[in-house]
Formats: sequence, structure tokens, C-alpha cells
Amino acid sequence: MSASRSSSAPRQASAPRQASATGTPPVVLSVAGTDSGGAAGTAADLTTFAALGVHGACVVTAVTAQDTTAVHAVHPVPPAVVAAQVDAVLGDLPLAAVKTGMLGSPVVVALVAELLAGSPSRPLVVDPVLVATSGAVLGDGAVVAAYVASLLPVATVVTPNVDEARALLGRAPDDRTPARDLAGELALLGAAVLLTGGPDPRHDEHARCCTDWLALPGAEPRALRHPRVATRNDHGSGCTYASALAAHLAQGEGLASAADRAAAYTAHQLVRSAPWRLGRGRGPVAHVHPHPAGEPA
Ligand SMILES: Nc1ncnc2c1ncn2[C@@H]1O[C@H](COP(=O)(O)OP(=O)(O)O)[C@@H](O)[C@H]1O
Ligand SMILES: Cc1ncc(COP(=O)(O)O)c(N)n1
Repeated sequence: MSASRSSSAPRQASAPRQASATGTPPVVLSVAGTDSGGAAGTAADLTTFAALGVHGACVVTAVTAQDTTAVHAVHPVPPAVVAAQVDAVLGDLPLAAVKTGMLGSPVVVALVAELLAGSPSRPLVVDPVLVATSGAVLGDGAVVAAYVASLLPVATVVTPNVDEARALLGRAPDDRTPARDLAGELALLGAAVLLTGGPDPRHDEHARCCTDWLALPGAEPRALRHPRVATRNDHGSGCTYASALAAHLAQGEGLASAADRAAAYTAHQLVRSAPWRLGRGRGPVAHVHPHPAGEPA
């Protein structure tokens, strides 16, 4: 399908780290699935990029029929078409960072690892999407194995929640290893880890803060704490967080500072959508921004 796949060195112009004198923004690529409800996946990624001042390119890996209650159907994009989208972007746009979300199949995970490996000049943020907020499985055991074998070793940072961290480490869903230790163990698989600790409504309805864990290979995991927003409208928060992280890394920030800013952005958008009544299930994290004339009353 593509000429560039015969070479392991992707074609790419050098990427500007900051907006240039012409106002040209850094470019960040989202590789993700679509969510017809507009909360998660490509919609979350592109709106977050736009809000944070980077140009978003998008490679679509799967089309989901999804709303706030459930994922009703998944239509995977053929791997050759995923590769063609990546080639089109790599051949024309200088990428300052890449963020992956739902990849859906082991073939696509391996393809992304081959074509979009992270580097100091082009960080790769991997959000290992395996289960939706609504409970639907978006990545099975073969996808988990492909993440561990090919994508985590070439990622800059991986952003699992606790359930995804357990799956990547081969632990049972009810394993009780503390999040801090899961983060430390995951960091031994090759990438830095930001284990997101959004409150689990099954156990933590009244928690007053959220703890994300930053783990680097060979270092003690570090807690990044921020206030919890009381809301049921959190569909898409993981995609928003990982995209904000990629946008800040693309603008040259260090990992810890980019993580703090990504959490602050996500929390801000959770505050905005907290009072909304959209859909019958877990509503979307806000992807809107105030009108220049001010927020509507
Ligand atoms: N209710 C909340 N209040 C504040 N921050 C939250 C809340 N829920 C999630 N977050 C934050 O959003 C980011 C994404 O985490 P999470 O929701 O756990 O991802 P996922 O959607 O993959 O489960 C993390 O920084 C997490 O701490
Ligand atoms: C296409 C797509 N990508 C990612 C998610 C995960 O997002 P969430 O954990 O908020 O359900 C999703 N539900 N759908």
C-alpha cells in the first residue's frame, strides 16, 4: 500500500516546537477511533488539540456506533487504510508529537509501533484504550499482548487507568496491587508511565482528590494529586488528558509539567460539563469553550 513502509525511517520534515513567526502551530497526530456521541476518541483529541493551540491531524483506526450509554457497534478500518493515512500525514506534515487512543487490533498496534515510534523530537503518547467508560471492550487479549511486545517499548509515555494497567501487567481484574506499584512495574516495560487515577465510582464516590502516578524506569513513582470534580459527565476524560499531554509535550514542555497541565485542563473541562444533561448515561467531558462574549447564563 505504501512506499514509505519499506523503510524503517519515516519520511518527515523537522517539526517546529513553538508557533513560528508566521503563527504556524506545532502539529500533533491523533491515531484513534471515532465516537459517534462526540465524547471520546477522535472528537476529544481534535477539540483538545485546538483548545491548546496545536494543529490536529487524525488517523482513524475504527468507527464506533457509540453514545453515552454503550458502544453499539465497532467497524475496524482495514490496516492498509490506517497505514495509508499515516503515510499521507508523515509525507506532508512535520509532526511535533503523536497520541494514540483506540487501536483495536494487534496488527494496527504493530503498525503504529513500526511507523510512529517515539523520539526526543517527536514524543509518542500511548493511551492504551482497552475498555470504554460504559464497559465495552475496545481491545482484547491479543491487543494487550501487542501493546506489551511492540508499542510500549517505543512509546515515550503510556497513560493507562488502573484497569488498563492491570491488563497490561497480566493481572486479574480484581488484583489489589496499589496503583503506585502498578505504575512502577509498568515503567519497566519501556516507557514512562502516567497511571491515571480518576475516582472509581464503584469504590470512591466521595473521594476529594484524584491521584495520578508518574513512574520512570528505575525511579520511585511520584504522586500527582489534584482536586476531584464531582460529576457523572466524564466520558472522554482519558482521551482528553492524553491529548492535552501530547499537546504540551509538542510545545516543548517536560513530562511532569505537561502532566500537571493536562490534568488541570481535563479537570477544568469536567467542571464545565458537570451540570450538563446530555444523554442517558455518563455524559461527555466538555469540548466547548467560552464564547468570546462570555459563557451563556
Ligand atoms: N472526577 C474527576 N475529577 C478530576 N479529575 C478527574 C476526574 N476523573 C478523571 N480525572 C482525571 O482525568 C484524567 C484522565 O483519567 P481517567 O478518567 O482515569 O482516564 P480513563 O478515561 O482512561 O479512565 C486523569 O488526570 C484523572 O485524574
Ligand atoms: C473511540 C473511543 N476511544 C476511546 C474511548 C475511551 O474513552 P472513555 O474511557 O472515556 O470511554 C471510547 N469510549 N471510544
